[in-house]
Amino acid sequence: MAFKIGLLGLGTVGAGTAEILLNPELRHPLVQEIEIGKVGVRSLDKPRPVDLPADLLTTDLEAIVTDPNIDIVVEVIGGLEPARSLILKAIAHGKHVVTANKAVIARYSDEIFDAASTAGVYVMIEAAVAGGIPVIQPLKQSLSVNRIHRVMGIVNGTTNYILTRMAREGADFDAVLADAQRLGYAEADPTADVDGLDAADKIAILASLAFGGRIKLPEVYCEGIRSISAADIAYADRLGFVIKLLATALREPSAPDDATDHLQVRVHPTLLPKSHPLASVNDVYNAILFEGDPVGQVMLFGRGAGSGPTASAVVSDIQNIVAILKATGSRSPHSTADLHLLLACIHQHYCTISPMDEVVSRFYARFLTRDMPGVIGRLGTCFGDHDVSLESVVQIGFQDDLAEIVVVTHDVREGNFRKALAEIRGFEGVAEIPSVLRVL
Ligand SMILES: NC(=O)C1=CN([C@@H]2O[C@H](COP(=O)(O)OP(=O)(O)OC[C@H]3O[C@@H](n4cnc5c(N)ncnc54)[C@H](OP(=O)(O)O)[C@@H]3O)[C@@H](O)[C@H]2O)C=CC1
Ligand SMILES: N[C@@H](CC=O)C(=O)O
Ligand code: NA
Repeated sequence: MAFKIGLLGLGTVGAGTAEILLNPELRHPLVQEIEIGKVGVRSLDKPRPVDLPADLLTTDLEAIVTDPNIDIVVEVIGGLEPARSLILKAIAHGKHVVTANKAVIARYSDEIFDAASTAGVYVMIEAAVAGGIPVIQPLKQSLSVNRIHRVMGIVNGTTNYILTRMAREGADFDAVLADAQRLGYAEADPTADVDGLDAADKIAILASLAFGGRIKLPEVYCEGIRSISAADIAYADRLGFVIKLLATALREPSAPDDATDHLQVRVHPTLLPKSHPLASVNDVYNAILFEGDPVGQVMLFGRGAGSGPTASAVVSDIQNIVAILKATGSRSPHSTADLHLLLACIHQHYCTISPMDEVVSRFYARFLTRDMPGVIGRLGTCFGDHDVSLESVVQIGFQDDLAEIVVVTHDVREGNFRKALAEIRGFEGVAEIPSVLRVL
C-alpha cells in the first residue's frame, strides 16, 4: 500500500513536489510508492500548474494533519503561523514531517525536534537550506564523522543575483533590486532576503547540524546588502576582491583549560579574494563550503531556490522516511530509542556564540575626507593606538571636493576596530565613513 502524504501548500514548492510525485518514471522506484492523499491550500479556485483531482484540495489544513490515513505531512505553506502549529499538531498525531520552512525551523527547532523525538517521528528539512543542493543530509551523514571547523556559503539566491548584476553592470542596489522583483527572484517585500535574515535562518540551521548543538537565532549576527554601493564593488574589484553576502559558522580554537566550544555564526557582506572558490558563484546560484578534519574542503554548488530544485529536496526527504518505514515494516511512530540516529535531530544543549566584538577578521573601510595635509597619517596613528594593523591605505580619488581613502586591515579584533572608527568619526577633516566591510 502506498505511503500517503498530506501536502500543505501548492505554490512554487508544493506544485514542484506534486509534479515529481505525479511523474515517477525514471526516478527511484520508491517514488512510485508515494501518493498524494490531500492538498491544503488557501484558495480552491486558483489555477494550478499541476493536474490534481479537485477533491484532493481542501482549505481545512487541520483536517490533513489529524487525518489517520496520512503518513507524512509536507509543510510548504511558509511563514511562521499557522505553519508552526500545523507542524506541531502533525507530530502530535504521529505524522512524520517534511518542511522547507527555514523561518520556522530556525526559530522553533527546539520545540519541534523535542516534540518529534517524544512522538517517535522524523522532521526532515533538506529543502529549508539551499533548496535543491543536498546540504542537510550530507551534514547529518557523510560529513558527520569529521570534526567540522567551518561552514561558509552563499545561501541566498536573491542577494547573490543582485550583487552579481551590480558587479557586472556597475549598477546601484535599488535599480537591480527592482529588476530582481520583476523577475520573481525577490519577494514583493524583499526584507528577509536583502537584510540577510533568510541567510541567518539558514546558517543557524547549518551551524546546529555542523557543531551538534542548538543555536539561538537572536545571537546570530546579521547584516544585509542594502548599504553596498557600486563604488565599493568597483574598489573591491581594483583590490582583487568580489563582494558576496557570506553566511559563516565556525568553531573558534579553544584555550586548553576551556571546555566550552565557542562558535561564530554570522551573515554579512564580505570581500572575497577573486581566487576563492565561492567568488565565482554568481547569479541566483548558491554554494556551501565545508571544512573538516580529515576530509578537508568540500564544496556543494547548485540552485538554492525555485520550484523544481526545492521540490527535489522535499521529495528526497519524503523518500528517506518511506525507506525507513519500509525497512522497519511499521508505519506507526517509532519509540524514541528506535529513531534512526543519522536522520533524527537529537541535540539538547545550546551552543555558545561569541559576541561580534571578539571576532577577529580583516576589514575594508572607505573614508571621505577633506583634502588636507596629515589626514592619512592621523588615520594610521589612531588605528595603531587601537592595535589595528593596516595592510594598505590608498587614496583612490575624489568625490566632489572630498578625497576618497580606502583602508584594508590585517586580522584585527572587531571591538578594537570599532573603537578606532568611533574616534576617527570625530576627526576634523573626516566627513564620512560610507562603508565598512569585512574581508576574508
Ligand atoms: N520558493 C522557493 O524557491 C523556496 C521556498 N522555500 C520555502 O518553501 C516554503 C513555501 O514557499 P513557496 O512555495 O515559494 O510559497 P508560495 O507562496 O508559492 O506557496 C504557498 C502555498 O501555501 C498555501 N498557503 C499559504 N498560507 C496558507 C494558509 N494559511 N492556509 C492554507 N494554505 C496556505 C498557498 O495557497 P494558495 O495557493 O491557495 O494561495 C500556496 O499554495 C516557504 O517556507 C519557503 O521559505 C524554500 C526554498 C526555496
Ligand atoms: N528567497 C530565497 C529562496 C529560498 O530559500 C533566496 O533568494 O535564496
Ligand atoms: Na538543500
